[in-house]
Order: sequence, then structure tokens, then C-alpha cells
Amino acid sequence: MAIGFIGAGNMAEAIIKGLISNKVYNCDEINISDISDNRLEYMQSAYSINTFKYNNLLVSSSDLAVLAVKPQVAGEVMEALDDFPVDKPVISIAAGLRIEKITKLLGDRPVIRVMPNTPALAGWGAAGIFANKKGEKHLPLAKKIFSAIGEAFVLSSEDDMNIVTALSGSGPAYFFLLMEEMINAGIELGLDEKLASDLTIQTAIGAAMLARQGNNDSETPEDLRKKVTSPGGTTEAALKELENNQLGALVMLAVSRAKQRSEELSKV
Ligand SMILES: NC(=O)C1=CN([C@@H]2O[C@H](COP(=O)(O)OP(=O)(O)OC[C@H]3O[C@@H](n4cnc5c(N)ncnc54)[C@H](OP(=O)(O)O)[C@@H]3O)[C@@H](O)[C@H]2O)C=CC1
Ligand SMILES: O=C(O)[C@@H]1CCC=N1
Repeated sequence: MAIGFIGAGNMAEAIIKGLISNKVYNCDEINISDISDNRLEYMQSAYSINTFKYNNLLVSSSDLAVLAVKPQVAGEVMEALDDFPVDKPVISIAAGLRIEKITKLLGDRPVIRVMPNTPALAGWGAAGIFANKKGEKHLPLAKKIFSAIGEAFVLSSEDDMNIVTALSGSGPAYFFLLMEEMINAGIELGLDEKLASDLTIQTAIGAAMLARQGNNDSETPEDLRKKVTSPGGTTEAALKELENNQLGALVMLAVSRAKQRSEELSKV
């Protein structure tokens, strides 16, 4: 079984790295195509995988195609895929690209939509997965692929994909922004950049690990927050400022806007 990636960008690389290090596929079973020769040369030298200049040649040499180009070019990429047998499954990771559009352009076939995220690069990804009826029998393989780079969650409705995109697909950027702002605050208040950065990142890792442990022990992030917050103490003073400035409403607004953008991309 050869797997073929159309688009050799960040997400394709993250997935391929996980597949190779977890021995889900051998290097010689992984194919990749891209419009950039430089990118293909890099992928070939870094991972010893098979590279293809043309997407058509890639799919004809693959048993499963992974659509890993930007949603804005996915339509033209699919339109140019000739003679792609309809029994071959497609996995699409493109934000907002609906299964209906994929089957319209590539024929009524097994399709699995996946929304991964960039922590997959470190093996800590979170992915939402949804298959059409024909794709359901390929769900175990899709789960295996995305479990190699983190955790994979099967969704019961394709519509939930827009929420997953807004929450975990884009989510890493929200945490990175918070980290950037905390580092800036540390620097502005007098720490040197390296120390502010080290403390912030270690705190983010610690909080995430604790939240993960809590998730198994029925301890919610709210419970954990309360344990940090001594009455009349420093955390309480900080959290009051965040509450007074409507952090909750702001997060709701940001996630809703991302969901709306995912819906808009569905119409492109
Ligand atoms: N980045 C993220 O956090 C996430 C991204 N996604 C989705 O994953 C998909 C890929 O994203 P990402 O990896 O970040 O994007 P990238 O831009 O890094 O990767 C896409 C790659 O496809 C190449 N490409 C463009 N046109 C073609 C073509 N006609 N044929 C073959 N290759 C082509 C691009 O080349 P060039 O750069 O030269 O145009 C680029 O190398 C997107 O649809 C995105 O919505 C999903 C979850 C998270
Ligand atoms: O920003 C984007 O559109 C993509 C999808 C989720 C994360 N990155």
C-alpha cells in the first residue's frame, strides 16, 4: 500500500515524519508531489521518499491520496487529476473543503476529511476525522495514520469539522499568541528575553501536562485554575484583570470567527 501526498508543505511533512518514525509506512511506500522542485528535493533528501513532479503520476502510483494543498488551490488540483480510479480513497486535510466538492470533482469514492494541527510536528497533534459512507471502511487506517502524530478523534458529523478547525486546527496559534504576550510582559517588567521565554514555555508545558493528567482523573482546567489561585493572592489579582477585560467573550469571538471562516472556505 503506497500513500501519496499532493502538496509537500508543513502539514504533509509533519504527517510523513510521524508515519516514518512510527513505522506505519516505509519510506519507499511514501510518495509526494509539489509544484516546487526545491521542496521536493528537500523531502527526498530528508526522508528518502519518492517524489513526483506531476500530481497525476503521483496518484497513479499510490493506493491512497492525501490532499495537502491550500483550500484555495484544492479545486484546480482535483480538476487536473485524470483517470484516478474511484475505488481509491482520498484523505483531505484542506480546511473547509467539503466531501461533496471532493466527490463532485473526483467521483463518488471513499473520502476521509481530517483536520490535524501543527503540534503533529512534535508528535503531539490533535486531529478530527470524518468519513463519508464509502470511506468508513478506511477509518481504521486513517486513525492509525493520525495517531502516529498525536491523537485522532472520529467525528459524528461533517459540520463539526468547522468547529474542530476553529478549536484545534487553529488553536495552537492562540496558545502561541498568549505565550508571545507573556514573554513580552516578562521582558517589559524587567526579565531578560531568554529567561522570560524559558519560564513561559516551561509553564505552558507544565500547565498542559497537568491539564492532561487532570483529564484522566476528572479534574477540569477550572479545578486546576482554582488550585493556583490563592484567595487574595497574585493569581487572583491577574485573573480579575482578564475577567474585567472579557477574556471569555474575546475567546468566543475569535473561535466563532475562525469557524465562520472555515464555513466561508467551504464555499470557495
Ligand atoms: N498549517 C496548519 O496549521 C494546518 C493546515 N491545514 C490544512 O493543510 C493544508 C496544507 O497546509 P500547509 O501544509 O500549512 O500549507 P503549505 O502551503 O505549507 O503546503 C502546501 C504545499 O502545496 C504546494 N502546492 C501549491 N499548489 C500545488 C499544486 N498545484 N500541486 C502540488 N502542490 C502544490 C505548495 O507550494 P507553494 O508554497 O509553492 O505554493 C506547498 O508546498 C491546507 O489545506 C490547510 O488548510 C490543516 C490543519 C492545520
Ligand atoms: O489557518 C488555516 O486556515 C489553517 C487551518 C487550520 C490551521 N491552519
